[in-house]
Amino acid sequence: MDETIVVVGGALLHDGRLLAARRSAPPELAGRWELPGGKVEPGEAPEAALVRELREELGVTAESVERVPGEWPLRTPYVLRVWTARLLPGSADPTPLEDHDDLRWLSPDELWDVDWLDQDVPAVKAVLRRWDGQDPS
Ligand SMILES: Nc1nc2c([nH]c(=O)n2[C@H]2C[C@H](O)[C@@H](COP(=O)(O)OP(=O)(O)OP(=O)(O)O)O2)c(=O)[nH]1
Repeated sequence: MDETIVVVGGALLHDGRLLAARRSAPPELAGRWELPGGKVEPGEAPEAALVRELREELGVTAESVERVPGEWPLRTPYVLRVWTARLLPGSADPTPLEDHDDLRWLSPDELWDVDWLDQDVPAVKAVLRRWDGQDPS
C-alpha cells in the first residue's frame, strides 16, 4: 500500500527569477529556504494543492505549468514533488503571509546565495536544469 504523502513545491518563475521562501517554523526548519508549497490533501490534485498553497502562503493567484522530473524524500511519509508555476495577470506580489518570514526572487546566478533546506537542493538543481537548459551538475 502506498502511504506516501506528497508535498508540492512551487518553482514560481517570473522575469527570469525563481522565488525562494524562508521558513519561519518549525524551529528545526526555521531560517532555511524552500520552494513555497505544502501537503496535498486527500482527494486533491497536486496542481490544485499548489495553487491553493501559493494563495494561502503568499497571497498570489498562480497556475502550475509543468512537473519538474524527480521526487525527493522528506521525513517519512512525505515526498517532495515540484511543479513550475507562474503568476497570473493581476496577481498580487508575493507576500510572506504564513510559514515564511522572507522571500527572494533569485536569478540563476544567485540561486545558491540562500541556505536551501538540504532536501530542496536536488530539487532546485532539477529546476535549474529545466530552466534555460542549463545543467549545474
Ligand atoms: N512546502 C515545502 N515544504 C517542504 C519543502 N522541503 C521540505 O523539506 N518541506 C517540508 C517542510 C514540512 O515538514 C513539509 C511541508 O509542510 P508545510 O508546512 O509546508 O505544509 P502545509 O502548509 O500543508 O502544512 P500544514 O497544513 O500541516 O500546516 O515538508 C519545500 O520545498 N516546500
